[in-house]
Amino acid sequence: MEEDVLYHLDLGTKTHNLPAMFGDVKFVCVGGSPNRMRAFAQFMHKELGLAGDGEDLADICAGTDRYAMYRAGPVLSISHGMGIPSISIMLHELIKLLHHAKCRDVTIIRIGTSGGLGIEAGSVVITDMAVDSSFKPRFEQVVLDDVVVRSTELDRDLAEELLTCSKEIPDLPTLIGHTMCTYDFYEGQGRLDGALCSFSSEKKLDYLKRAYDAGVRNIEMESTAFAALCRLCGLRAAVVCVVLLDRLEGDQIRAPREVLREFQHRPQRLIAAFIRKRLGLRPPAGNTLCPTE
Ligand SMILES: O=P(O)(O)O[C@H]1O[C@H](CO)[C@@H](O)[C@H]1O
Ligand SMILES: O=c1cc[nH]c(=O)[nH]1
Repeated sequence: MEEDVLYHLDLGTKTHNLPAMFGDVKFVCVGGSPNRMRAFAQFMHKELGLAGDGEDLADICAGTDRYAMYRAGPVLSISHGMGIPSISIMLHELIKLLHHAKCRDVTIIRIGTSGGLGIEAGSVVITDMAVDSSFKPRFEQVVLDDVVVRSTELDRDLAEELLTCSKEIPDLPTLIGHTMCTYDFYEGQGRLDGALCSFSSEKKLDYLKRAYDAGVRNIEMESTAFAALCRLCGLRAAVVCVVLLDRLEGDQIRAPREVLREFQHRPQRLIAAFIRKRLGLRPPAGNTLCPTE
């Protein structure tokens, strides 16, 4: 293409010098909420010891309110909204952006929230395999009038590296497991607290227990599309999500907001430690506090 307009990011090859803006990016972190991804960029700014307090980081996609994007040194932090269609659009444009910017050796990590299966709220799950609602490691993408099936395997070495990193961080219960990705938060995740209750409590528990037996430890809404797209485009990718509740015990997320905020910060602490380690940096003195959003 003579020109590539990255419409939803409000960036383009003719309007922006993408190699100058992004050519040295080495880590891309993505997550659903714009506020979380701004807070993560501010946190990374401090963790990397960059100049200034990082409080006034500019949204690189400010011209659009579809997604928000922030930079802290070699780390790009981008929101993707909720669900597969939203993350797919962002990833297509992000991957083209990395290509146009001539980025090399990029690691991409989704830092999210999820519902747990048989594990305590606050646990962090590093995904070894993203599976669909039938517990299969596949993502079905409709292309023209075909259903194309794509693999959702993630980088095992990267998952192990992250697990090793987690062991050096206090109060960060972390495990590796399968992550189930659904098209909905309510019926799609076997919840009975949505507007529709189309199955019994027994059927719900039977389904969730079968998921557990298949190796699923948490449930969210983007991992299969994320894994499939990153794999096909040759990006080393990981999914790291905190668990907000144990779905074998209930459907409603009842933890107080401050507790949820601290939970949300856990994947960020792990990824900050991982990035610092990769860059050969020491942790900054006394700075593992949860930033306010
Ligand atoms: O916490 P984030 O990354 O937004 O993701 C999870 O939270 C949303 C549902 O509350 C879904 O998008 C799910 O995947
Ligand atoms: O139960 C949950 C919690 C967060 N995100 C999800 O998709 N499901």
